[in-house]
Order: sequence, then structure tokens, then C-alpha cells
Amino acid sequence: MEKVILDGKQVSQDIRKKLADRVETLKNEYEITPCLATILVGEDPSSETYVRMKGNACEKLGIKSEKIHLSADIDTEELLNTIERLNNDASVHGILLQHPVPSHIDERKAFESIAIEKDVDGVTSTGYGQTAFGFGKYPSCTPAAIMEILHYYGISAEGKNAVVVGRSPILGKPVSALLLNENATVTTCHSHTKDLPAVLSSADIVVAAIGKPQYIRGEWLKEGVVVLDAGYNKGNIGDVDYDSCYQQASAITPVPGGVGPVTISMLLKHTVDAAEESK
Ligand SMILES: Nc1nc(=O)c2c([nH]1)NC[C@@H]1CN(c3ccc(C(=O)N[C@@H](CCC(=O)O)C(=O)O)cc3)C=[N+]21
Repeated sequence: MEKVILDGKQVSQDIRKKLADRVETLKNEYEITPCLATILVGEDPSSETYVRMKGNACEKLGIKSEKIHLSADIDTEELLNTIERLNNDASVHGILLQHPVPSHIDERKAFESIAIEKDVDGVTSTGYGQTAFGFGKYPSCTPAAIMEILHYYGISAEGKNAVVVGRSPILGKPVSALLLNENATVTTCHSHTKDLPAVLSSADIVVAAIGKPQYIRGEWLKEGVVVLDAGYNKGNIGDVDYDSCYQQASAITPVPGGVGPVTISMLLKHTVDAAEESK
């Protein structure tokens, strides 16, 4: 059986190369510099790393990155005020509020306050609804990345059994919707699922989005399965047990170097899209 390692760095490079030209055109012909505002609340070191990576990726492409770092003890109101200011700032095209925020803050309320035309990270319920109905401009970035990888490698979801493990608002739910829109038969599993290995045994495509390191085992999967690992556990460990899943798979994303870099590329792409929409 031919085996493909789905190379997220390669996919990501191709996307970013195309974006560089669009950024140049925006600057030279329209005097618009695309700008992404990132909001980080508190001091979680891995969140700091991800936000720094996003900012650096922007700057490398000539996208302006406005980094806002708020202290862990702010209240929901202060966060809403910050988002309101960015909503009203015409020089800002996209807003990313890094998840998770400290638990005393109402994260859902904050996400909902992001203006839809700046919701490049696909976190609002309007954005999710549009994604689910199939006309959304900016699906959440990790779900968008997963679909981008499938398209890049010519892997069709049509008629396939796709099993998504996880149902979070910016990952499991929207990726289930995107796969459904491409005519997969989608099953979404979660902590109440009775027999996960039994459900997985019929999967042609598996998306792991649980947040448990190396949880999905190759013994649960059928031969030839396509495995997309959206896990980002501490130490760059995915949600699938790579070695055993690799044995069964016809195609698999590694961690690192799989879904992660493409997630950042989709964020960049959506920011450039939003800047173009603003002309
Ligand atoms: N509002 C919001 N939107 C997000 O999209 C979002 C979020 N919150 N919170 C956290 C998760 C996590 N996430 C990652 C993005 C890139 C890598 C990534 O590029 N990882 C590299 C390795 C990381 C490294 O080199 O340290 C890789 O997989 O190759 C990982 C994780 C986005 N998230």
C-alpha cells in the first residue's frame, strides 16, 4: 500500500507564497497593509508561543501584526472594550482572540462581540452558522486547514465515512460541518460516545480533535484510513498514537509539521481576504 505523509509545511509554504503576491498588490495598488490584531489574555506559556508564531508569520509576509497582551486579572468588560476598539479601527482587518482565556472571563461573549467581517478565526456563532450552511467566508482556521490538506493531496471526502473525534466550537463542530458539505457521511464522537473503537473501525477519514495525547490507536482503525491529527498537546504531541496509526494509514499528518502550520496559513489567508474586502 502506498503511504503518504501529509506534509503541512509544504502545503503551508505553497499557500504563503501565493499570499505574498496579494499582499504586495494591496500595498502597491491600494495602499492597504493587511493587519491582524491578536489578543492574548494571561501568561500561559504555550498560548504565548502560538500567538508569537502567528505574529511572526504575519510579519514575514508583510502583514501587520498588532499584538495585545492583557493581564490575567482583567474582567470580561475590559476584554469587550478592547474588542470594540479593534472593531472600530479601520486599519485592523482581522481579530484573533487566543483560546483559552482565564476561566473567570466569558469567552463565548467575547468571541461573539467580534465583528463578523473581522472574524478571520471563525469563532462567532454567525461565522459557524455560515460555515455550516456552506457560504461562510472564514471557517475556523484548523478546520479550514484540514480541508486544505485534503484538497492539496487530492483526497476526496465524497461518500466517505468521516469520523471526527471532538466537538469543540472552533474545531470538532465546524470540521464536521465542512466534511458534511463535501458529502462525507460524518460521525462526531465525544466523551459520551459509547464505543469509540467500534465507530472508528468503519472510518475512511479520521479527524482527531480531542486534546488527549496519543489517544487514538492504530488497532482501532481500518487499513487505508486517512488520519488528520489536530491535537496540540504539551510538548508538540498530537492526539493520535503516530506509530500504530501510521501502520494502518494510507495518509497521515505528523505532529509537528502537519495541521499546525496550515492552521496559521489559513489565518494569514483570511486576514488578506478581509483586507481585500475592505478596499
Ligand atoms: N482563537 C484561537 N484560534 C486558534 O486557531 C487557536 C487557538 N485559539 N488556541 C490554540 C490553538 C492551537 N493552535 C495552533 C496553531 C498552530 C500550531 C503549530 O503550528 N504547531 C507547530 C509546532 C509548534 C512549534 O513549533 O512550537 C506544528 O504543528 O508544526 C499549533 C497549534 C491554534 N489554536
